[in-house]
Amino acid sequence: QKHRFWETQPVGQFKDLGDSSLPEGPIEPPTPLSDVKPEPYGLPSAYEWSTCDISDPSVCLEVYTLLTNNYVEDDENMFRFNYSKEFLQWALRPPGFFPSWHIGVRVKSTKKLVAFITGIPARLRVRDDVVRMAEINFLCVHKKLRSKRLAPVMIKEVTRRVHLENIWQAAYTAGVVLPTPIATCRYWHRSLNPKKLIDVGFSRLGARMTMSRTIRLYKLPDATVTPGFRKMELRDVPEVTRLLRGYLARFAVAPDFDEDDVEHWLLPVENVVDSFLVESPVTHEITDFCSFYTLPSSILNNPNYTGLKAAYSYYNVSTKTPLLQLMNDALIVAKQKDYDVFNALDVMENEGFLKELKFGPGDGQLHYYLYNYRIRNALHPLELGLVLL
Ligand SMILES: COc1cccc(CC(=N)NC(=O)c2cccnc2OC2CCNCC2)c1
Repeated sequence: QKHRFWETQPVGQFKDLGDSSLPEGPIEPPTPLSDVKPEPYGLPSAYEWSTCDISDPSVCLEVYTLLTNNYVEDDENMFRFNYSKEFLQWALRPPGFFPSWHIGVRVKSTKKLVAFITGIPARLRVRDDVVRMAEINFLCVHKKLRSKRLAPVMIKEVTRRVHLENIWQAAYTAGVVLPTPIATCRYWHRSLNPKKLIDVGFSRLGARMTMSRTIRLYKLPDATVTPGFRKMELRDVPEVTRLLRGYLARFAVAPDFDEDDVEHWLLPVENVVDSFLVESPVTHEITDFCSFYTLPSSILNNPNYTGLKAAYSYYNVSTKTPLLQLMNDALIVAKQKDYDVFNALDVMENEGFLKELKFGPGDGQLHYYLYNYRIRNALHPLELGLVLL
């Protein structure tokens, strides 16, 4: 009863845990395209499907507004993700994207957008297997339409549209436990503006700590310290691709980025994604890379503040500069750009800098999932080389 939808889907089932006879890899074979349901799934009669063209400013505004008012909140319902319109355009239109995978649900009579779900194509490596997948994100049902069981039919519809493009696997994350996580990550926060974070209830003043002592504790230098540390530019794409591919090869699950992917996902876009690299002043070789994306949160019910400016650690590679120093420079840049907090998951080698750089543990977990692909044993977060938006 608890997972009555997910128990019907080709995903790792809890009852299969520990059954080492089940092979790793696809759970179901592809279906002949002629056997994929050609028409959309049925919706309750008051609603209709509506493919959303994110490049249309008025549609993008509708999606932005739906998410701003109805998307994911923290466990204490004090904050809600507030993805910007520019971020949504970036996140949903990578190389090879399918417009039909940006799926809305509208009220037939009013045309009001009341639900949304998206997919984007990605090439993910799972151990030694490079698999074409859909990355599913932004599943959102208007608060007033919850428990109408809209989410299962939206998941089936995006799956149908993904199948029509001959793609049979997917990746997604959730803050809730579903059948069955391939990895469970913890998130950590590094205060950059501790006074505001305490004022809005994101952080609490430590025991035996004064506000001025807390501000001093989190103080950062005004300038980065690594020689050759600079913003990434278009001309760096080939070298950054080589550096990143070499680094991500060490993880069990990671994106199989090519230069077009790196150009889209890692070239700086103001207020969306920031990326920096270390160019050796002597050899001009690119030895290190760090990046973060911008995902503000609305602050619900606070008299003095409406928004939290948050940076989320994205992909980082250190081959010459110690990871601690590289990430501290990322914190310094985020502080320079007036971010309130820098967030990171305990994936890849992040555990090596979290405590040292004064990150505190968050109160929740982020679970990673694969659709129609079995991994025999859940991965430790440090085996995960994948960061979803
Ligand atoms: C501070 O405002 C929040 C507003 C909504 C939810 C949360 C807690 C939370 N659920 N955080 C995360 O999922 C998270 C924490 C650290 C790094 N990435 C994260 O999620 C990313 C990746 C998955 N899609 C959402 C953004 C915090």
